[in-house]
Amino acid sequence: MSQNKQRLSWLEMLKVNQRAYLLFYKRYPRMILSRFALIIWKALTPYVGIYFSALIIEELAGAKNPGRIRFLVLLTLFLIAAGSLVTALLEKWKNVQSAGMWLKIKKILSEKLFETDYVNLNETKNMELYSAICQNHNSAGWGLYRTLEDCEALCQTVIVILGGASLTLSLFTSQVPESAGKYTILNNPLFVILIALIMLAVTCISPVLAGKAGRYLTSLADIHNLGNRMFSYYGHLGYDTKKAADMRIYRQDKICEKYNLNKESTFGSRGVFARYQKGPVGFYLAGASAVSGIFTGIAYVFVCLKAWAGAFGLGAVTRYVASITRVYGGISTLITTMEDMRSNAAFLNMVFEFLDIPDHMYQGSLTVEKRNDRKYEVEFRNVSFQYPGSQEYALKDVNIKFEIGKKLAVVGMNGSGKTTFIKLLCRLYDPTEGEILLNGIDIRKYNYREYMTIFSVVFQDFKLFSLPLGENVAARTNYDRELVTEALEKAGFKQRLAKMPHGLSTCLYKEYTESGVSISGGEAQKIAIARALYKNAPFIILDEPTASLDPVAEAEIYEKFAEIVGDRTAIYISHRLSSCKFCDKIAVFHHGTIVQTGTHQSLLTDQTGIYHTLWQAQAQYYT
Ligand SMILES: Nc1ncnc2c1ncn2[C@@H]1O[C@H](COP(=O)(O)OP(=O)(O)OP(=O)(O)O)[C@@H](O)[C@H]1O
Repeated sequence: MSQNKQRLSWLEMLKVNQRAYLLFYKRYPRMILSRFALIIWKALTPYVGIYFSALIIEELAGAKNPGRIRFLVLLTLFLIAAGSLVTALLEKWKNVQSAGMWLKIKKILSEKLFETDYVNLNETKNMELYSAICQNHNSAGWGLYRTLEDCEALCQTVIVILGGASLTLSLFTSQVPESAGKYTILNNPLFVILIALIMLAVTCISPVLAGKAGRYLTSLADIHNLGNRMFSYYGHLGYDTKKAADMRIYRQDKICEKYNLNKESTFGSRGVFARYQKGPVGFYLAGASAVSGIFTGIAYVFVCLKAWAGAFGLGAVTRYVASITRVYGGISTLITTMEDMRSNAAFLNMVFEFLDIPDHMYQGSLTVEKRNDRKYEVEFRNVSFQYPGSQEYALKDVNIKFEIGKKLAVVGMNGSGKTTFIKLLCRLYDPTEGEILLNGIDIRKYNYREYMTIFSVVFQDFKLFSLPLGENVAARTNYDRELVTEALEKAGFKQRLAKMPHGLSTCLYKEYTESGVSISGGEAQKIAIARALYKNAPFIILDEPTASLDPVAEAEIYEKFAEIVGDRTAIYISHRLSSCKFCDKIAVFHHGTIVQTGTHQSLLTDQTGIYHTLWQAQAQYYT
């Protein structure tokens, strides 16, 4: 994650910020409009007060016409009140449009996570990148959010500078009368330029110092992220009920305390942040604010001297001091913002590196034929596969054709390639060599989303969510309650369903609701099977579907297997060979290759075969 420290050129900085801004605009145009309307309005309105209060003071110090003073005061009050009202309305619009900002940003990232090729999620560097992006955002809004703030600050600042400069210009051009004696030096163009340059120099020093302090903090982003991650891990252990028992037995809380509450740790009182604040960061920030005081001093002296010498009246003093201070603030902010945008550009680059991770699964465009007869023929032709980054073949030269509507059992020792075979069939990965054909066409040529619709899979490590039972089964919020109930009953969940306090609306697990129910591993497996049945896809794949079931539930599933599967083509992975007897064909995997195929009886006749060895190993405990 050293990318946090990369510093981009100004041009690269502009490009990447522009891309980020357009990304927001494309997705949330109204939010961008509302935010811009507000900042433009806020940048302009203070000048109303500055301008009219100067007129009032001018009148008080000059003609003192009560009618005119009354008129000016009322007009100023009215304009300020109307301006505040418009500001409030614009604020409201902006707040409504910007609600859930983190969710909006998270959505951009999550969509990539959900859509990206499955293989990309296996790459540690991609996951580290995602984690760093989230950490950067959480620590100081670095990344997409910062772009919004910076671009808006830039726009606001430009308006402030232009507005302030137009009111300030006459400060430098107004002439002191000849009668002012030595003060006429204030009319000398060289003197005026010198003062303007000193002011400009002082203006620039403050943000440069602040920028230096900022750069120190940016350089700590990686340490900050690691500190945050450690804090999130160790700091929340007490809250993690799954670890609570072990923590108590071994008093692991003491070690965690050491990592989390250590004074030397990242955020501790002797940690790196504290040291920087005491040292260079504190020094630069103090310097920046001191310089700002110097500027105000110079501005006051110059403006007052000119007024004293008779270049303008009292009213103009307040106007000039206010406007020149605004110009000063504007230029300071401009420099700080540009610096900030440059620092943020490295974080934005990480966001785009993540969003630009190439996806290959979506290149196919052929429609998967919708067949009512469910006659989908699948063939593995010379398929070999290596996991990304692995030198070993998880599958080697696999050839097999599925018979439509039949039940295929896949068996083999641990690590022989059974699950990998399923993952390739479902296009979670593409073969390294060879091809998989659906109705004679390479599956890579099909539209990916459509292809995925023809499979229902219960993976070994399936996951259910802390959502209502019905939504878990249907995998959507709008579902057919009758069909969900039917699927649950087929999966052997009927009796448990009857005990669910709110039926299908009962929430699984207790994370988010008191009324949620805890379920056992076996019950979870039945729900996962029901989810596969509800999808009603032409292929049903069950990877160790009864591993967590009690013997009665397991027997029930086997008895009803034909009914459960119906006319679908079924693939069934199991280590319990006795349960494969009812399959039409068994494929035996060994070291990533199919070494035997046949029925249970035919395979047993080959006494030198792997199947026989596996069968014997298991059978001895049951005889
Ligand atoms: N994501 C992965 N990255 C790298 N190698 C992997 C990955 N997943 C599995 N493998 C390796 O691929 C080989 C086949 O694994 P696979 O999960 O297909 O075996 P399996 O037959 O399903 O095993 P089991 O019976 O234990 O479930 C194993 O050597 C495994 O270590």
